[in-house]
Amino acid sequence: MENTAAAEPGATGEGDSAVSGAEIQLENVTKRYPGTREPAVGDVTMTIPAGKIVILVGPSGCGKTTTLRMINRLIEPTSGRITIGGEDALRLNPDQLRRKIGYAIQQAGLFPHFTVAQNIGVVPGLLGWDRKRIADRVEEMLDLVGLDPKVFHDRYPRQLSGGQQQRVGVARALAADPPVLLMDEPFGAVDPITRGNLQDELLRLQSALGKTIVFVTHDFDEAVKLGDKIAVLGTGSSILQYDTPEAILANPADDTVAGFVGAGASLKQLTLLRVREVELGEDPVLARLDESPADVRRKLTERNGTYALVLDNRDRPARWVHIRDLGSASSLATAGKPLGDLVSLQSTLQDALEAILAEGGSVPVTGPRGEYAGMIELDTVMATVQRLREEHS
Ligand SMILES: Nc1ncnc2c1ncn2[C@@H]1O[C@H](COP(=O)(O)OP(=O)(O)OP(=O)(O)O)[C@@H](O)[C@H]1O
Repeated sequence: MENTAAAEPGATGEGDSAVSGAEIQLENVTKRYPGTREPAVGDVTMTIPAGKIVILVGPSGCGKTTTLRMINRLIEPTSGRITIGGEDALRLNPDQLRRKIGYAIQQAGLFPHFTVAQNIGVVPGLLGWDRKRIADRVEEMLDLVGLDPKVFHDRYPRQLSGGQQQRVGVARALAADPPVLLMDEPFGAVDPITRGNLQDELLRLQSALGKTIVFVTHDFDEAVKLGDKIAVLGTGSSILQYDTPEAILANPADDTVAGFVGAGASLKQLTLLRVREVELGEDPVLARLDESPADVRRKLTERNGTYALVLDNRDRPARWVHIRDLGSASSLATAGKPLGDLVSLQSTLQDALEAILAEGGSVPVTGPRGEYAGMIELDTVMATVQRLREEHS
C-alpha cells in the first residue's frame, strides 16, 4: 500500500493546531450522468480559499452533493479541472487523494460493526500508522469532539445518540489530519438543539484547526452561521452568488437568491453578531437570595422599580420578584418566579431576540461562569437591525 500521504504536511497526526487547509480550485467542472439530458453540474468555476469554511446551499437536486463528491472523486467529473493545494486532483490515485480529504455525511455513515475507536482509526490504519500512534490519535480525536474516551471508545454506533454519531463522524473525518474536509449535510439528521451545539463545536474546532471545509446544506441559517463564504447554487450548480454571509444578506444578487435568503434577511444578520458585541442596558434592582424581602422592597421603592433580579450566592441570576410579591414573602428563595430564558455573552443576537420576545422585555445576560453580566433590551436589538440595514444599503 502506498502511504505517501502520511509524510505530507498536514498529515502528521501530531495534533498541532497550526495546520492550515489547502486552496481548492474548480475550473469549468462539468458532470453529466449517463442517460441524462442536462448536466447535474454544468461548467462550474470557483476558488475555495485555504483555511476557510465555504458553504454550498441551493434547492434539492441542484447538484451540491455531486459538486462536493467530485472534489474527492467519489464521483468523476466529465470534464474540467480540480486542484487541491495546486495539485491536480484528477491525476492523483483516487484512494491516495481521499486519504488527504476528510469526509463527513448525514447520519455520520459510521461502519456499524466497528467500535467508535475502530471507526475513527480507519484512515490512519489505511495510511499505515502504527498501533500506538493510532490509539493516541483516537483518544485525542474523541477529546476534541467532546466525547469522553473512557465512555465511548468501545461502543458501537447503534449505542450512540444521533448527535454522538455525528461527533464520531467528524472525529473520523479529522483523524488523519487532512487539510481538506468535505461535509455533506453532516448535521441534517439531528434535532435543532443538538444541531446548534454541533455547529458551535465545529466553529470552535475550526478556529483551532484552520482546515479548508466545504459544507453542503439546505439550511440558509446554517450557512449564515458557519460560512466564511456562501455559494448560492441554482440548477446545474450554477453559481448565483458567491460571497460572505453579510454581503449576501444585505445585497442578494437577484430575485432567486433573495427568495432563498428568505424574508427577514436583516433579522438573519443578527446571527452574525454576539451579545458581547453590543452595549448592555441598565441594571434592574439587584438582590441576593439571602436578603430580606423587606430590604428589597425598600430598595425598589427608593428606585421607583417594580421588579428586582435575585442573584444566587455565586452571582448567577435566579429569580424575578415583583414588588407586590415582597409584602407577604418570607424569603427571596421562593418569592416571585424563576427565570425563563437567559442569554450569555456568547449568544447570537438572534437568540437574544428570541429570548426577549419570549420574556416580553429585557433579558439577563450571563458571563462565562453563569454570573450576571447585564441586561439586553429589545431597543438595543432593534437599533442594531437598523444600523446593519443602513450600513449595507
Ligand atoms: N447517479 C446518478 N445518475 C443520474 N442522475 C443523478 C445521479 N446522481 C444524481 N443525479 C441527478 O443529478 C442532479 C444533482 O444531484 P445532487 O445529488 O448532486 O443534488 P443535490 O443538490 O445534492 O440534492 P439534494 O439537496 O436533494 O441532496 C439531480 O437532478 C439528480 O437527480
